[in-house]
Amino acid sequence: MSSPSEAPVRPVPHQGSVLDVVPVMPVVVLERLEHAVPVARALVAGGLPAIELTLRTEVALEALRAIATEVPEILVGAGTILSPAQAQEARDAGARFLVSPGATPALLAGMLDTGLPFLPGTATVSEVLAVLEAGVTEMKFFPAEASGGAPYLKSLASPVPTARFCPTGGITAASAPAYLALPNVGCVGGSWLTPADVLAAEDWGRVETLAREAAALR
Ligand SMILES: O=C(O)C(=O)C[C@H](O)[C@H](O)COP(=O)(O)O
Repeated sequence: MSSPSEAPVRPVPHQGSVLDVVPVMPVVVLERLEHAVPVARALVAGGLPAIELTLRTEVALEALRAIATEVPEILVGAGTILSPAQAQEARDAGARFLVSPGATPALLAGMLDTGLPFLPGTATVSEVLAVLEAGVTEMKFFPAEASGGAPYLKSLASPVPTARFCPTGGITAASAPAYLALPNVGCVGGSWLTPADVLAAEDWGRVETLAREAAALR
């Protein structure tokens, strides 16, 4: 028998595009479960009602569940989805969208199966075309800075106008505006709003300030 904490959380369907909710998608790595709800509340207070919680730590799924249950006003998604099984687990924990650093055929099928909006990861033109062929027009561009940054995405806008991106990886408050000015960028992803030292110090006021500055970027 499953314990109450293992019961699936019913995700609230998200209407519209995940790319158009916030200019900066906070990418968050949580080491401590008790930080989940205060971080989510600080982001909302700063004007960023969305969070991509990476499934990179032991507490990630439980943290996702806590945010989905206790902070319904934030659009909570799961990042670092590497397998179809993780996509299902994230959905059951209450994720309302999924993000993956890559896009294999199995992963695309697994994310489609959840019925949730998702952003598969791409870094080359052929990967972008393969994702478009699967019927998915919104994707992550990862690792953004290392893969050519804003100039690379700008070069894609004319030949591949149907693809829209959330560039992520190495982006800062200083480099974000160049991406946000592009017609094929909906939002950028970044971990700079929730640095590890700020989380360790439980400085939720700092998270709120960083969120407020990011929310003003567009
Ligand atoms: O975990 C994932 O799914 C990833 O693909 C990696 C993250 O998106 C980046 O680590 C965030 O980028 P930074 O802002 O440079 O920290």
